[in-house]
Amino acid sequence: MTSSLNKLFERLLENESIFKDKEVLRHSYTPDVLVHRDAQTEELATILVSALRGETPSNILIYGKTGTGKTAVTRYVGKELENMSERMGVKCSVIYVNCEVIDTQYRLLANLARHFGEDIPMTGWPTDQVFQKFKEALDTQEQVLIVILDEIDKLVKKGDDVLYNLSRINSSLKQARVSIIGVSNDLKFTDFLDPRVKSSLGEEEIIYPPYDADQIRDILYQRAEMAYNENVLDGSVIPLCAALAAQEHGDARRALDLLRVSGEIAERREEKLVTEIHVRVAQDKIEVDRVVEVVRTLPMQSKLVLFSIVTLNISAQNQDLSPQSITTGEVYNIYRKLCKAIDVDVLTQRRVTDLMSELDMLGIINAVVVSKGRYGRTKEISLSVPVKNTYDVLLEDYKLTPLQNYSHNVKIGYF
Ligand SMILES: Nc1ncnc2c1ncn2[C@@H]1O[C@H](COP(=O)(O)OP(=O)(O)OP(=O)(O)O)[C@@H](O)[C@H]1O
Repeated sequence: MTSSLNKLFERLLENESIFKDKEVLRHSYTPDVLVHRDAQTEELATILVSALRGETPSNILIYGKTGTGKTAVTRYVGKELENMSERMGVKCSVIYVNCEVIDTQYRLLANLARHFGEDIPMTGWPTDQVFQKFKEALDTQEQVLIVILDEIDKLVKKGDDVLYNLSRINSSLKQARVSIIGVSNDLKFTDFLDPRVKSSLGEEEIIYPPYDADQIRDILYQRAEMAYNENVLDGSVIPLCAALAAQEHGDARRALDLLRVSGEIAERREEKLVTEIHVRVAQDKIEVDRVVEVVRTLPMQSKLVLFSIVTLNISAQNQDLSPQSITTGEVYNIYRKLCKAIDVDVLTQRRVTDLMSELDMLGIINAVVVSKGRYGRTKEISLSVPVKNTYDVLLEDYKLTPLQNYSHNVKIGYF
């Protein structure tokens, strides 16, 4: 067994990789040159330059859809600012915090305090004490601290106390100064903030527009040159990756994923040229992976609503009917039966309609309001994701497994 595996490894290693350096296509890599983001880079640098003069830069909120370069630009400018401050002998540090990971007031403050050498336990202290420790450690000398709070909306979900405290910290510091840069792809998150925090955080706002297909193409050419060996990409690959990502909303991350996965698929098939075909397969694979991820993490009741819709689609297919004509009433009828079958509380029709709206927002289903003349209006529901994959992922949940054969017994129009 071991020797045959060794032989397999040897054979695979003999094949020269089409990648020169695959790591540069990963999310964690930040390139030194960020094309088509000069305006945003300069705007940020213009605000932060105060730190090099020993003054406090304004707080900044940065908005834009996902994959528009917010994190890349902010980290890049932060790094250059630190380098410059070192050269000038000015004390300035930039701390990057991903609030998706560090998502509580305690963790954030502990993280900041540890940066200045404080030994804070993982849990247990009162938050005020952690805040005090951070302030003392910071205020030992004249310095400017810039805190980048990426995905700041995730932090706000757990209350805005920490932002309130941080945005007022300068009034209780003697020597040090703190500025906050909040980064978010949720334009509305400030609606939930205390008005004082909102106005303090949003002293400056920078909006990142989505990239168009030409801009994404330039980003991909820059990265492909570092990532792939010469002459392994067919001429149509980058324009197609760019066009597909631009259709979505100009997401550079998505485009880079497409470019990487296309190469991985070609390599796995032991082919030496990446072509349009690999891009199409990569597009499907990424979409399926996305759906799997979203569906897996849905709450139980949403899974049941989705299972009802999937079931109706499967039975419509079995009866050669168009699955387009599924109505909210039909979904609710099936949903009720499913709940009873596995002994789960039945929600009201209104609540189920809300859950369907959420699934619509996640891009899993598509609900269109149609008029039924004198019978009023209803919503017609269609699935926006592959039926089979969704069905399989839903059944992975052990609570839904007993429903395995349910879809075969359902007949449309029988309710
Ligand atoms: N102008 C650019 N030039 C080169 N690479 C870029 C550019 N803009 C974005 N990228 C790359 O695209 C990927 C996504 O960018 P980034 O993480 O900055 O997006 P974001 O706007 O912060 O997204 P999110 O809101 O989802 O965090 C990263 O790998 C980044 O390096």
